[in-house]
Amino acid sequence: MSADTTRTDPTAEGRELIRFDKVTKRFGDHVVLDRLEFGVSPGKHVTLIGPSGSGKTTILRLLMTLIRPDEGTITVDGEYLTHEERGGRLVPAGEKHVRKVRRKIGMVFQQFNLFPNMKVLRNVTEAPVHVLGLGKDEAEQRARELLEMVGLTEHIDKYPSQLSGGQQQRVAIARALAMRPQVLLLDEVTSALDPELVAGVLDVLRDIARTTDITMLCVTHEMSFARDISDEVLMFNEGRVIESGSPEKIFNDPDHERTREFLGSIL
Ligand SMILES: Nc1ncnc2c1ncn2[C@@H]1O[C@H](COP(=O)(O)OP(=O)(O)OP(=O)(O)O)[C@@H](O)[C@H]1O
Repeated sequence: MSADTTRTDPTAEGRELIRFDKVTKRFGDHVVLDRLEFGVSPGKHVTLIGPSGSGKTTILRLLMTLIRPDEGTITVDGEYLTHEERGGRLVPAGEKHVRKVRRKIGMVFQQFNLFPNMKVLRNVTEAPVHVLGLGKDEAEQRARELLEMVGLTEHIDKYPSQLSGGQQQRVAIARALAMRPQVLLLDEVTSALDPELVAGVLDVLRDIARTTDITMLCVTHEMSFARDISDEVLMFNEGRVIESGSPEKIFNDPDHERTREFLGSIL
């Protein structure tokens, strides 16, 4: 891992909440992200679109520190995720630093990943109590509010196996928000659902986008959802952003031939 310490300081005032600075990620000889540059401003909802294999999920996995970049830096809320400063130099981040910065990020995955042996309420309170150190009463009150927001008040005493896939995914959304992240990452959150359950989950996310100030970074193939919630859409191709703009611009009048081809193949 290397970092170019001569460039503009991404930890300065007026910063973006997320910044990828010349990030390269390879798997063997395959360059999946190629000196990728992009940023997300606080409170904005940004959607990543692009062909299968273009590197969208890799970006979210880098932010969750499930993988590390080969080159470049990632900054979250003005703090390096990939590096830390020691003795005036940037060095690869240690586990403790990574855990601290990663706490600003919540993620909802395709598979809901709930704790099967815990009831719904406990699924949502577990991490706030054990990771954030919140009192049980406070965590439960917050969990009840979130479960009401995602429409699951009457299911809080059930186990995940007693819920539909759509309901389980709504628990996963409440669980991610319970950690009070500054950024919510959404990775194709409806792709494992039966078609009739998709709309309910997307409606919950539309509500969250409309009524909270959380920053969202979203990978989806649901283009009408992307149109509804996005402030900005980034079109990926071969590990780079080839075009970005408002949903109106990208979906109605893209500049890039590759974007037109991609949208033509899925719309
Ligand atoms: N752990 C890994 N080892 C090797 N190759 C990987 C690994 N993870 C991802 N890749 C490769 O990296 C490329 C980008 O994958 P990624 O999942 O980021 O694409 P994507 O744009 O999210 O695609 P999709 O829309 O199909 O989910 C793919 O070619 C994939 O095969």
